[in-house]
Amino acid sequence: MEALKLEQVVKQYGDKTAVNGISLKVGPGEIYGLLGANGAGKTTTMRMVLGLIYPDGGKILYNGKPFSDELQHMMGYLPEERGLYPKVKVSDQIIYLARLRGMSAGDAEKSLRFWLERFDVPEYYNKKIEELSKGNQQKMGFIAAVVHKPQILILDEAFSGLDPVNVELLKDTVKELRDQGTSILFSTHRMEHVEELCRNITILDRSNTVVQGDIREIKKGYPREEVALRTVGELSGLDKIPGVSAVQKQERGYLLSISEIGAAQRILQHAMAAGEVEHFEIKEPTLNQIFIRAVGESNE
Ligand SMILES: Nc1ncnc2c1ncn2[C@@H]1O[C@H](COP(=O)(O)OP(=O)(O)OP(=O)(O)O)[C@@H](O)[C@H]1O
Repeated sequence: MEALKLEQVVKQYGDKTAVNGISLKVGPGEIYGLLGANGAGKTTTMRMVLGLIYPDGGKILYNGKPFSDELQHMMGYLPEERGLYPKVKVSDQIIYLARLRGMSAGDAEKSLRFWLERFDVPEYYNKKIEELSKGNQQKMGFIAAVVHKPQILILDEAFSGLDPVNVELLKDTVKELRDQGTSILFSTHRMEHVEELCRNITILDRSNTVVQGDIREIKKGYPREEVALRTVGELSGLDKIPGVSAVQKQERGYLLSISEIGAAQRILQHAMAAGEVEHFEIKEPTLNQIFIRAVGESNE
């Protein structure tokens, strides 16, 4: 059974429909990508899942059951805007939050110390949030979201403000939580993170679902429009090949835009006739390209 299931969920603010009938399922141990342009309805959807606001239509089920207050104990949330109080000590507020979600004081302290060690910052226990850098505040926000071992974790732009080393650390942590069975609803504008972490995604645009499903399947539904090519030595005449609409010279090799798939064969033949081919690849569309195309198309 799905850990989390949304069926035709709607949210209205007066005349404005913020979320227009979203349906999705997140399995146990799955990271699900919720994507969309600014104002598309992601945060509103997350807040409904958390029970912070109520849907005006549709259903949200948690392990097959409707929302109840006890469910808050099994959910964790890292909001996009920092949610911790700047003037309060890390330990005071994270232990307080963990206790609100049903942990004993002893377990909460143990769990917090575990996470501070895991992130290599045990000394933050006694620091106020405002004393930490933006990236380290984000890490404390992450700990606040996971300290009580939630089964459903909601991460809104979890990696914002982090340097590349810390992005890797948090990514690894998210994967570990997934492997331990946590269901994760993950929102970001960074498509490369989605490609790495998520199997299934929903792309929202202006409150509507415009793309949904398994990323690999979604990619199959889009035409392949680029060829990467590298040869020993320079090549000429690539732009004259029928079906080639643009040629970009890159640091190493060429990136060609094609208007039909048959052009790929002609490119390969042309390159082989001219010399040794080191690399030839008909490229899949990236999620970034799919996002821009889907959101762009629905705006036309
Ligand atoms: N409390 C509210 N009252 C009125 N309108 C709201 C409220 N909260 C959100 N909205 C509107 O609902 C729509 C969806 O907003 P939401 O914050 O869910 O978008 P988002 O996808 O999270 O955007 P972003 O990527 O910019 O964070 C927007 O048009 C927003 O202005």
